[in-house]
Amino acid sequence: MLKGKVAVVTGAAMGIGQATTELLLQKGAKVALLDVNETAGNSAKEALDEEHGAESTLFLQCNVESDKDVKDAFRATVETFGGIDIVCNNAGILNEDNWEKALSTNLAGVIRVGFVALEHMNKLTGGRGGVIVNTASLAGLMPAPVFPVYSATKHGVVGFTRSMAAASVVLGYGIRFNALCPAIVQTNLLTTMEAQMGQFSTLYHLVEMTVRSGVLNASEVAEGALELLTDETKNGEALILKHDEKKYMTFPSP
Ligand SMILES: NC(=O)C1=CN([C@@H]2O[C@H](COP(=O)(O)OP(=O)(O)OC[C@H]3O[C@@H](n4cnc5c(N)ncnc54)[C@H](O)[C@@H]3O)[C@@H](O)[C@H]2O)C=CC1
Ligand SMILES: CCCCCC(=O)/C=C/C=C\C/C=C\C/C=C\CCCC(=O)O
Repeated sequence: MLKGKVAVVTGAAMGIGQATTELLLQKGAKVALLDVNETAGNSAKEALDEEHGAESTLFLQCNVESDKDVKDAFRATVETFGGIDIVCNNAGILNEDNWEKALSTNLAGVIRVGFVALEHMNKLTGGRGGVIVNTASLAGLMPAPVFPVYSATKHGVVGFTRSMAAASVVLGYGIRFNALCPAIVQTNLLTTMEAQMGQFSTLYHLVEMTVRSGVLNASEVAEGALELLTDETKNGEALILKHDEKKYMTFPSP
């Protein structure tokens, strides 16, 4: 399905990014894994190499907070694989104490990666076009009293995604932009959640209540990403994923 396509996945060393990388490889894409965690990134690549061959992947240490890291990683991906068709803009953190870092990673990081991707993929400037999926969250579509800063960053990701999708249509970039909005997923983020909730950790019982009713696993989220990547009718969409439901967000018109 994705034979001949080249993908970049940020936050690819663990969790949803790792599961998405695995699925893209199964579908025949070549994948550049970008992650700030070099040890975890190298292990993820090593594990994938056994099944998919070392030439199908590239691990690049990259902090999405750094312009230089992101530009260097995209350049290296193009040099190795010849172009870029798909970007999964997935790296994200929960950190209600250090809210500037949460903003810098989750929102500025997504914008930074999006703009560098645009330089390489924009059909108007010699790129091949393609599709970008930004990982937001269900907390980007509804209030989340348990982590207000995280929720604000993810609302920003949804707004940026929808606006870039509209810009792409008007300006003719040849790139689709969609947002993935999962509810709680069983990953490292979840296991460290209480500690990262800062002053809102007194509300952790609300998270526990939500978790008891069911959580997604990372592979289910990867399948959602694949739908947004491959369905060419989808642009400017927010796909909501819950453990027992999948639906597209209906936004009010102004
Ligand atoms: N786990 C959950 O319940 C949900 C997570 N999400 C979002 O999904 C995305 C992935 O989260 P998970 O897989 O759960 O987390 P995770 O903690 O398992 O994996 C995140 C990966 O991103 C990397 N990363 C963190 N900061 C980075 C940076 N500055 N530059 C590059 N890489 C960086 C980490 O090293 C790690 O490999 C995030 O954007 C998160 O907000 C959305 C909805 C639910
Ligand atoms: C570690 C970060 C995990 C992020 C989880 C996420 O992105 C998904 C959020 C899903 C749902 C929305 C947020 C909160 C759910 C928890 C408690 C709900 C509180 C009660 C309420 O007001 O609805």
